[in-house]
Amino acid sequence: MVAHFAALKAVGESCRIPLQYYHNNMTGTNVLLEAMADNNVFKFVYSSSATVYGEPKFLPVTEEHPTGNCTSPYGKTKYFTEEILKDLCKSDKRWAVVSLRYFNPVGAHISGRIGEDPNGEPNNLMPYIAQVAVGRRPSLSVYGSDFPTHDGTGVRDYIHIVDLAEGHVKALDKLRNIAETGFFAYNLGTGVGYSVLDMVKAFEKASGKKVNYTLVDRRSGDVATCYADATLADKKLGWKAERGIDKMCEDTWRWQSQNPNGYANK
Ligand SMILES: O=c1ccn([C@@H]2O[C@H](COP(=O)(O)OP(=O)(O)O[C@H]3O[C@H](CO)[C@@H](O)[C@H](O)[C@H]3O)[C@@H](O)[C@H]2O)c(=O)[nH]1
Repeated sequence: MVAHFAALKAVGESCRIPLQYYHNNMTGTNVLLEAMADNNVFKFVYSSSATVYGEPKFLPVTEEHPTGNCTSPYGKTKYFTEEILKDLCKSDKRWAVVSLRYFNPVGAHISGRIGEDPNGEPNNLMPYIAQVAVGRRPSLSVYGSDFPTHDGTGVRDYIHIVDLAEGHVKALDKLRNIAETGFFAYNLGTGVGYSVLDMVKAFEKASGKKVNYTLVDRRSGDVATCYADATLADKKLGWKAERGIDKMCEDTWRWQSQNPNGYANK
Protein backbone atom coordinates (compact mmCIF):
# COMPACT_ATOMS: atom_id res chain seq x y z
CA MET A 1 0.00 0.00 0.00
CA VAL A 2 1.07 3.52 -0.66
CA ALA A 3 -0.02 6.49 1.38
CA HIS A 4 0.39 10.12 0.54
CA PHE A 5 2.13 11.85 3.39
CA ALA A 6 1.16 15.45 2.75
CA ALA A 7 -0.23 15.86 6.24
CA LEU A 8 2.96 17.51 7.36
CA LYS A 9 2.72 20.35 4.83
CA ALA A 10 3.34 23.38 6.94
CA VAL A 11 0.60 25.80 7.81
CA GLY A 12 0.58 29.39 8.88
CA GLU A 13 3.32 31.82 9.61
CA SER A 14 5.85 29.55 11.23
CA CYS A 15 8.30 32.21 12.36
CA ARG A 16 5.92 33.51 15.02
CA ILE A 17 5.51 30.17 16.79
CA PRO A 18 8.60 28.08 16.13
CA LEU A 19 8.54 25.98 19.32
CA GLN A 20 4.92 24.96 19.07
CA TYR A 21 5.42 24.48 15.36
CA TYR A 22 8.40 22.13 15.80
CA HIS A 23 6.56 20.26 18.50
CA ASN A 24 3.45 19.77 16.35
CA ASN A 25 5.40 18.72 13.28
CA MET A 26 7.76 16.34 14.98
CA THR A 27 5.10 14.77 17.21
CA GLY A 28 2.85 14.45 14.16
CA THR A 29 5.61 12.68 12.23
CA ASN A 30 6.08 10.02 14.90
CA VAL A 31 2.36 9.48 15.44
CA LEU A 32 1.76 9.11 11.70
CA LEU A 33 4.66 6.71 11.19
CA GLU A 34 3.46 4.50 14.04
CA ALA A 35 -0.08 4.50 12.69
CA MET A 36 1.17 3.62 9.22
CA ALA A 37 3.29 0.72 10.48
CA ASP A 38 0.34 -0.55 12.54
CA ASN A 39 -1.65 -0.63 9.30
CA ASN A 40 1.10 -2.29 7.28
CA VAL A 41 1.83 0.83 5.19
CA PHE A 42 5.56 1.11 4.57
CA LYS A 43 5.66 3.15 1.37
CA PHE A 44 4.80 6.81 0.99
CA VAL A 45 5.54 10.12 -0.69
CA TYR A 46 6.71 12.92 1.57
CA SER A 47 6.03 16.57 0.61
CA SER A 48 9.38 18.20 1.16
CA SER A 49 10.71 21.52 -0.01
CA ALA A 50 13.65 23.25 -1.66
CA THR A 51 14.00 25.16 1.61
CA VAL A 52 15.92 22.13 3.00
CA TYR A 53 18.90 23.41 0.96
CA GLY A 54 19.03 26.86 2.61
CA GLU A 55 21.16 29.47 0.82
CA PRO A 56 22.39 27.59 -2.29
CA LYS A 57 26.14 26.97 -2.40
CA PHE A 58 25.89 26.19 -6.13
CA LEU A 59 23.29 26.46 -8.88
CA PRO A 60 21.30 24.76 -10.18
CA VAL A 61 20.66 22.92 -6.92
CA THR A 62 21.00 19.13 -7.24
CA GLU A 63 19.84 16.56 -4.69
CA GLU A 64 23.52 16.22 -3.71
CA HIS A 65 23.52 19.78 -2.37
CA PRO A 66 23.96 19.76 1.43
CA THR A 67 20.75 20.16 3.41
CA GLY A 68 20.08 21.56 6.87
CA ASN A 69 21.46 25.07 6.71
CA CYS A 70 17.87 26.34 6.51
CA THR A 71 16.94 30.01 6.68
CA SER A 72 13.50 29.52 8.30
CA PRO A 73 11.84 27.33 10.98
CA TYR A 74 9.58 25.97 8.23
CA GLY A 75 12.63 24.79 6.29
CA LYS A 76 14.06 23.21 9.42
CA THR A 77 10.94 21.14 10.04
CA LYS A 78 11.22 19.82 6.48
CA TYR A 79 14.90 19.05 7.04
CA PHE A 80 14.33 17.39 10.45
CA THR A 81 11.54 15.26 9.03
CA GLU A 82 13.73 14.14 6.12
CA GLU A 83 16.44 13.16 8.62
CA ILE A 84 13.94 11.11 10.66
CA LEU A 85 12.77 9.39 7.48
CA LYS A 86 16.34 8.64 6.34
CA ASP A 87 17.11 7.06 9.73
CA LEU A 88 13.86 5.14 9.65
CA CYS A 89 14.68 3.70 6.22
CA LYS A 90 18.21 2.80 7.34
CA SER A 91 17.08 1.09 10.51
CA ASP A 92 14.09 -0.80 9.12
CA LYS A 93 14.35 -2.17 5.57
CA ARG A 94 10.61 -2.45 5.12
CA TRP A 95 10.27 1.29 4.44
CA ALA A 96 10.46 3.03 1.04
CA VAL A 97 10.06 6.82 1.07
CA VAL A 98 10.12 9.22 -1.85
CA SER A 99 10.74 12.77 -0.69
CA LEU A 100 9.70 15.34 -3.27
CA ARG A 101 11.50 18.65 -2.81
CA TYR A 102 9.12 21.23 -4.22
CA PHE A 103 10.52 24.45 -5.56
CA ASN A 104 7.89 27.25 -5.81
CA PRO A 105 4.46 25.81 -6.64
CA VAL A 106 2.10 28.27 -8.39
CA GLY A 107 -0.76 28.21 -10.88
CA ALA A 108 -4.21 26.67 -10.72
CA HIS A 109 -6.27 23.94 -12.34
CA ILE A 110 -7.09 24.69 -15.99
CA SER A 111 -10.84 24.66 -15.19
CA GLY A 112 -10.45 27.83 -13.11
CA ARG A 113 -12.30 26.05 -10.30
CA ILE A 114 -9.39 25.01 -8.09
CA GLY A 115 -6.82 27.60 -7.08
CA GLU A 116 -4.92 29.17 -4.25
CA ASP A 117 -6.93 31.14 -1.68
CA PRO A 118 -4.70 31.96 1.26
CA ASN A 119 -6.22 33.08 4.56
CA GLY A 120 -5.73 36.81 5.04
CA GLU A 121 -2.86 38.61 3.38
CA PRO A 122 -0.89 36.22 1.16
CA ASN A 123 2.71 35.41 2.22
CA ASN A 124 3.68 34.09 -1.20
CA LEU A 125 4.33 36.01 -4.38
CA MET A 126 1.91 34.55 -6.92
CA PRO A 127 -1.33 34.86 -4.93
CA TYR A 128 -0.31 38.38 -3.95
CA ILE A 129 0.26 39.39 -7.58
CA ALA A 130 -3.08 37.82 -8.54
CA GLN A 131 -4.95 39.70 -5.81
CA VAL A 132 -3.40 43.01 -6.91
CA ALA A 133 -4.33 42.31 -10.55
CA VAL A 134 -7.94 41.55 -9.60
CA GLY A 135 -8.20 44.75 -7.53
CA ARG A 136 -8.40 43.10 -4.13
CA ARG A 137 -5.12 44.67 -2.93
CA PRO A 138 -3.66 48.02 -3.98
CA SER A 139 -0.02 47.11 -4.50
CA LEU A 140 2.61 44.37 -4.20
CA SER A 141 5.61 44.95 -1.93
CA VAL A 142 8.68 43.63 -3.72
CA TYR A 143 11.02 42.39 -0.98
CA GLY A 144 14.51 43.51 -1.92
CA SER A 145 15.86 45.12 -5.10
CA ASP A 146 19.56 44.80 -4.28
CA PHE A 147 20.05 41.05 -4.64
CA PRO A 148 22.85 39.93 -6.98
CA THR A 149 20.36 38.97 -9.73
CA HIS A 150 19.66 40.35 -13.23
CA ASP A 151 17.22 43.00 -11.92
CA GLY A 152 18.02 43.00 -8.18
CA THR A 153 14.89 41.06 -7.15
CA GLY A 154 14.81 37.48 -5.82
CA VAL A 155 14.95 34.62 -8.33
CA ARG A 156 13.00 31.38 -7.86
CA ASP A 157 12.08 28.25 -9.75
CA TYR A 158 8.28 28.46 -10.12
CA ILE A 159 6.55 25.21 -10.97
CA HIS A 160 2.97 24.73 -12.17
CA ILE A 161 0.85 22.96 -9.57
CA VAL A 162 -0.41 20.45 -12.18
CA ASP A 163 3.19 19.51 -13.07
CA LEU A 164 3.77 19.07 -9.35
CA ALA A 165 0.70 16.82 -9.05
CA GLU A 166 1.95 14.75 -11.99
CA GLY A 167 5.29 14.39 -10.20
CA HIS A 168 3.41 12.75 -7.31
CA VAL A 169 1.71 10.29 -9.63
CA LYS A 170 5.12 9.31 -11.05
CA ALA A 171 6.52 8.94 -7.53
CA LEU A 172 3.61 6.70 -6.52
CA ASP A 173 4.14 4.60 -9.66
CA LYS A 174 7.78 4.16 -8.72
CA LEU A 175 6.89 3.09 -5.18
CA ARG A 176 4.35 0.60 -6.48
CA ASN A 177 6.74 -0.91 -8.96
CA ILE A 178 10.04 -1.19 -7.14
CA ALA A 179 11.15 -3.89 -4.75
CA GLU A 180 13.96 -1.63 -3.54
CA THR A 181 13.44 0.13 -0.22
CA GLY A 182 15.13 3.18 1.31
CA PHE A 183 14.94 6.97 1.14
CA PHE A 184 14.89 8.69 -2.26
CA ALA A 185 14.84 12.49 -2.73
CA TYR A 186 13.94 14.27 -5.97
CA ASN A 187 13.76 17.94 -6.89
CA LEU A 188 10.51 19.04 -8.50
CA GLY A 189 11.26 22.24 -10.39
CA THR A 190 11.59 23.48 -13.97
CA GLY A 191 15.29 24.30 -13.83
CA VAL A 192 14.58 27.91 -14.80
CA GLY A 193 14.75 30.89 -12.44
CA TYR A 194 12.54 33.97 -12.73
CA SER A 195 12.81 37.17 -10.71
CA VAL A 196 9.95 38.85 -8.87
CA LEU A 197 9.76 41.49 -11.60
CA ASP A 198 9.81 38.81 -14.35
CA MET A 199 6.75 37.31 -12.64
CA VAL A 200 5.01 40.68 -12.42
CA LYS A 201 5.57 41.30 -16.16
CA ALA A 202 4.44 37.79 -17.14
CA PHE A 203 1.29 38.20 -15.04
CA GLU A 204 0.49 41.58 -16.61
CA LYS A 205 0.80 39.97 -20.05
CA ALA A 206 -1.44 37.01 -19.13
CA SER A 207 -4.10 39.09 -17.39
CA GLY A 208 -4.04 42.35 -19.35
CA LYS A 209 -4.06 44.10 -15.93
CA LYS A 210 -1.53 46.43 -14.37
CA VAL A 211 0.18 45.06 -11.27
CA ASN A 212 1.27 47.99 -9.12
CA TYR A 213 4.30 47.40 -6.96
CA THR A 214 6.67 49.15 -4.57
CA LEU A 215 10.27 48.18 -3.94
CA VAL A 216 10.82 47.67 -0.19
CA ASP A 217 13.50 46.13 2.07
CA ARG A 218 14.43 42.47 1.90
CA ARG A 219 12.32 39.98 3.86
CA SER A 220 14.22 38.12 6.56
CA GLY A 221 15.16 34.57 5.55
CA ASP A 222 14.89 35.12 1.77
CA VAL A 223 17.76 33.87 -0.38
CA ALA A 224 18.80 35.70 -3.57
CA THR A 225 18.47 32.88 -6.08
CA CYS A 226 17.26 29.30 -6.01
CA TYR A 227 16.49 27.02 -8.94
CA ALA A 228 16.58 23.29 -9.44
CA ASP A 229 18.48 20.73 -11.35
CA ALA A 230 15.54 18.38 -11.89
CA THR A 231 17.30 15.86 -14.14
CA LEU A 232 17.26 13.13 -11.49
CA ALA A 233 13.44 13.15 -11.39
CA ASP A 234 13.45 12.80 -15.18
CA LYS A 235 15.94 9.92 -15.07
CA LYS A 236 14.45 8.01 -12.14
CA LEU A 237 10.73 8.90 -12.23
CA GLY A 238 10.28 9.75 -15.91
CA TRP A 239 8.97 13.17 -14.90
CA LYS A 240 9.72 16.65 -16.06
CA ALA A 241 7.82 19.93 -15.86
CA GLU A 242 5.89 20.69 -19.05
CA ARG A 243 4.27 24.05 -18.23
CA GLY A 244 6.09 27.37 -18.46
CA ILE A 245 5.70 30.78 -16.88
CA ASP A 246 2.97 31.96 -19.32
CA LYS A 247 0.78 28.95 -18.54
CA MET A 248 1.37 29.41 -14.78
CA CYS A 249 0.16 33.01 -15.04
CA GLU A 250 -2.75 32.28 -17.41
CA ASP A 251 -4.13 29.53 -15.18
CA THR A 252 -3.69 31.60 -12.01
CA TRP A 253 -5.50 34.50 -13.68
CA ARG A 254 -8.38 32.28 -14.85
CA TRP A 255 -8.87 31.11 -11.26
CA GLN A 256 -8.47 34.58 -9.71
CA SER A 257 -10.61 36.46 -12.25
CA GLN A 258 -13.42 33.88 -11.99
CA ASN A 259 -13.15 33.85 -8.19
CA PRO A 260 -12.09 37.36 -7.12
CA ASN A 261 -12.82 36.53 -3.48
CA GLY A 262 -11.51 32.98 -3.65
CA TYR A 263 -13.72 30.24 -2.23
CA ALA A 264 -15.76 32.83 -0.32
CA ASN A 265 -17.75 33.29 -3.57
CA LYS A 266 -19.24 29.87 -3.36
O1 LIG B 1 4.65 39.75 -1.23
C1 LIG B 1 5.70 39.22 -1.66
C2 LIG B 1 5.95 37.84 -1.53
C3 LIG B 1 7.15 37.33 -2.01
N1 LIG B 1 8.06 38.16 -2.60
C4 LIG B 1 9.31 37.60 -3.16
O2 LIG B 1 8.97 36.61 -4.09
C5 LIG B 1 9.90 35.53 -4.08
C6 LIG B 1 9.16 34.23 -3.78
O3 LIG B 1 8.62 34.30 -2.46
P1 LIG B 1 7.51 33.27 -1.94
O4 LIG B 1 6.44 33.12 -2.97
O5 LIG B 1 7.10 33.69 -0.58
O6 LIG B 1 8.28 31.89 -1.93
P2 LIG B 1 9.59 31.45 -1.11
O7 LIG B 1 9.87 32.33 0.02
O8 LIG B 1 10.67 31.26 -2.11
O9 LIG B 1 9.12 30.06 -0.48
C7 LIG B 1 8.33 29.17 -1.24
O10 LIG B 1 9.12 28.21 -1.81
C8 LIG B 1 9.68 27.27 -0.92
C9 LIG B 1 10.50 26.31 -1.72
O11 LIG B 1 11.65 26.93 -2.18
C10 LIG B 1 8.56 26.56 -0.19
O12 LIG B 1 9.11 25.64 0.67
C11 LIG B 1 7.73 27.56 0.54
O13 LIG B 1 6.61 26.89 1.11
C12 LIG B 1 7.22 28.59 -0.38
O14 LIG B 1 6.60 29.59 0.38
C13 LIG B 1 10.94 35.89 -3.01
O15 LIG B 1 12.03 36.51 -3.66
C14 LIG B 1 10.20 36.92 -2.13
O16 LIG B 1 11.04 37.84 -1.53
C15 LIG B 1 7.82 39.51 -2.74
O17 LIG B 1 8.65 40.25 -3.25
N2 LIG B 1 6.64 40.00 -2.24
